[in-house]
This record gives sequence, C-alpha cells and structure tokens, in this order.
Amino acid sequence: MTVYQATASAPVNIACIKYWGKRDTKLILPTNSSLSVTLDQDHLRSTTTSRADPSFKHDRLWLNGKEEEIKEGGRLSTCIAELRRLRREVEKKEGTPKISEYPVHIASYNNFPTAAGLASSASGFAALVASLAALYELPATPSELSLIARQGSGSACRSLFGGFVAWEMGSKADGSDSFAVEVAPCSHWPNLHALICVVSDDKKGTSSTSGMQRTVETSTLLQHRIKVVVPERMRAISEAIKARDFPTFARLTMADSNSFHAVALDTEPPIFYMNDVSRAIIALIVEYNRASVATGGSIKAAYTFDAGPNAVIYAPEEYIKEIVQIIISYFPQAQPFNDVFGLFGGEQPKGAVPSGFNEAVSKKFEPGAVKGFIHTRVGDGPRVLGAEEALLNAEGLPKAQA
Ligand SMILES: Nc1ncnc2c1ncn2[C@@H]1O[C@H](COP(=O)(O)OP(=O)(O)OP(=O)(O)O)[C@@H](O)[C@H]1O
Ligand SMILES: C[C@@](O)(CCOP(=O)(O)OP(=O)(O)O)CC(=O)O
Repeated sequence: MTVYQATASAPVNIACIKYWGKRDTKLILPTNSSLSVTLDQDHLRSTTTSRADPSFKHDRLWLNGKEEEIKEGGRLSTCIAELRRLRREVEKKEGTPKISEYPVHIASYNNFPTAAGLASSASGFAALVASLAALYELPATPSELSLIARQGSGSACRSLFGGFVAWEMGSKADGSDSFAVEVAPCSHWPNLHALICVVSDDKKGTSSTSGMQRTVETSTLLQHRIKVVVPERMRAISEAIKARDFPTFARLTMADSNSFHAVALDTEPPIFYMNDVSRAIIALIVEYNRASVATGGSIKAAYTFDAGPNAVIYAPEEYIKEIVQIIISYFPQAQPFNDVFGLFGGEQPKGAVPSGFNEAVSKKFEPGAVKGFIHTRVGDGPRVLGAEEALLNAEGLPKAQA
C-alpha cells in the first residue's frame, strides 16, 4: 500500500523593515510592506512531516511531541484547507489519487528552545505549508505558497524564500496580491552573518498579534510610519542589498527597529518589548560603529529587535568575533559559547573592546543577563527532506525525539 507522506524544513527570518499592523485581521493583510533576511536552517529550523491516510479519523497536529488542537476556522485549519483546495485542482487530472479526501496527521519539531523567545510561528507555518505542498505534489511557486503561509502568521510568508525577502503588502481586498518575493538569493551576499543575543525574559507580555492590533487602533505615529517612512525604506534597503552596501543596509535596519519600537511606545496603553539589557546592547553597537567611523572605518554592525528583548545583530562575517568580545565584556557568560564557525580556535572567548571604544557607554551586567548567543548567517529557503527524516512512525503518530 502506498504511504502518502512528505517531510520539509523551513527557516526562521528576522525582519529589517518590520511588519507591524494589519488592515485585515482574518486574511492577515498588513498595513505596510516588510523585508527580512532568512537565517540558515543548519542552525535554526522547523521540520514538519505530513501524512494523508484513509484510516485516520480526523486532522491532527503535534508540535514538539505535544498535540495541539486544530481549531475550526483558526489559522492552522485555514492553511490546511487552502492546501487541500489546491490539491483538488491537481486531482482533476485523471488517475491522480484523491488524497485530499483523507485526514492528515502532521508532526512538527522546532530545533530551537521555545523558551529562548525566538519567533517560531514564522518557520513553523512555512514548514507546515512546505510539507503539505510536497505531500500534495502541488505545482505552486514559493510566492503562491507564501499566500497560504501568510494566513498562518504574517511573518511566515517571508520564510518561503531564502536570502533577502520582501513581503509586498498588496492592495486587493481578497489578499491575492499580498505575498513574498525574493529580493536576492542567499548566494548573493553569503558573508552576511547574524548574532542572536538571547536576553533573559520572564515570558512575553504582549503577543505580536494583539500588540499590533492595539497599535493600529491607537497610534497616530503609525500612520506616518506606514504612509511615509516604510515605502521609502523598502526602496532604499532593496537597493542597498543589491549593491551589497552594508553601511546603508545597517543604517536602515537600525532606524526601522527604532521606528517599530517607537510605534509600540506610542500605543495606548504603551507596549515595551525592549528592556535595559536590550538598550545596553544598542549602546554598544552604536559606540562600536562610532569608534570605527571616527578612525576612518565604516559602520560594521546593525542591531534589530522584534516583539521581545532579544537582540539580533547583522554584520559581515569578519566582524562577528570582535562583536562577541565587546558584548561579553559587558555581559559575562554563564554558559560556554557555541562556536559553530570556529572563531576562537577551540578557546572560550574573552571580553575585549577595540581601541578608541568608549568603555563608559554602558554599565557591566551580572552573568546571565545575556543568556547566550546563536551565531548564524543568511540561508536558503524550505527544503524537502528524505523519508529517513520523517517525524511520524509507521502508525502515523509522532516518533519520540532524541
Ligand atoms: N513548528 C510549528 N508548526 C506549526 N505551528 C507552529 C510551529 N511552531 C510554532 N507554531 C505556532 O506558532 C505559535 C507561536 O507563535 P507566536 O506568534 O505566539 O510566537 P512567536 O512566533 O514565537 O513570536 P512572535 O511571532 O510574536 O515573534 C504556536 O502556538 C503554534 O501555533
Ligand atoms: C515584530 C515582528 O516580528 C512581527 C511579527 O508578527 P507575526 O507574524 O508573529 O504576527 P501575526 O501575523 O499576527 O502572526 C516583525 C516582523 O517579523 O516583520
């Protein structure tokens, strides 16, 4: 008997020009376009296996081994229904098995700790869509699949591509022109690296979904951001990426992170996602860039923050070592540094600052204020994996994770 099953993995993306605000909350249509860098799935990924089988009673989904309810009319059920609809188109061709009629079992696993506060909905919904698209053998392009991932979580639409990705907001009421497009593949700028600084967090106070809705309803500053600020930045950052112009890319990325956190503060009641640790990291990166420019160099690093206190620092590969040394001068580490790129030749990094760096820009924190680092780089889009990577066992239930 044929087993109808497919496994796919999908990457995390971190926006440089932020999505914040919906004009349609059901279809997840944004109030502005956004642009992100896809991170390498060798380090951070969601992996998902989907199987269609006539013996299954109903659709079921397990996330990290734990069953999640698929609520009727909810985001998961919308994505599954949309992919089934596309499969039915394929089944119009005579002789194609009608597997759209079978219930599905879906098992997914995020290889990064949810407790780290990293966006999991983006890679999660992208992997779900990629695995069902592979199961159903859909002839759809990544942009077409991004229309579906968008309805799971807005930022997920950008994880259907590798490299540098724009989500064009579109203008149609049905959302058919609100999808992701590739600005440049990861091979275009492979030495763009990312250093994620995991900041201690006692559980996020305001989710992105509810936070951005409150901003749309109450912030006057958001209107200026979506009408004037973002359209110009989208144009400028796309050009900077095409030209591999890091200083311009960095200036725009930092400015847009600041603008996003400003509209969060302009919300009633105000929303704070960054904390003292986040702000100290900003001060260190600003001083690092200032000292570099003052000695005839250029901007070397860009910070950006999503809806939480973790910092993501984008920088050319050659500066990451120096950046780690600066940060640990102020944030002593309680855990060993996971040196996946071999920057420190088997030794643990020691704190140091470059000459001309004003050490008074921040106080020194207690160990553990920055819990650890994840060093990664720009990476490719979703991958279809082999049967040996499947997360479902012979009975169609989740395998125990090692
Ligand atoms: N691998 C996955 N497969 C399917 N759904 C997932 C997966 N990982 C996460 N999700 C969905 O995403 C939800 C978490 O999304 P949520 O938006 O609350 O957090 P986040 O993505 O970590 O942060 P944010 O989007 O605010 O930056 C989970 O409850 C689950 O529904
Ligand atoms: C700050 C952000 O990370 C917000 C992401 O919001 P989500 O995509 O998580 O929101 P929903 O569409 O409601 O699921 C910025 C970004 O990724 O562009």
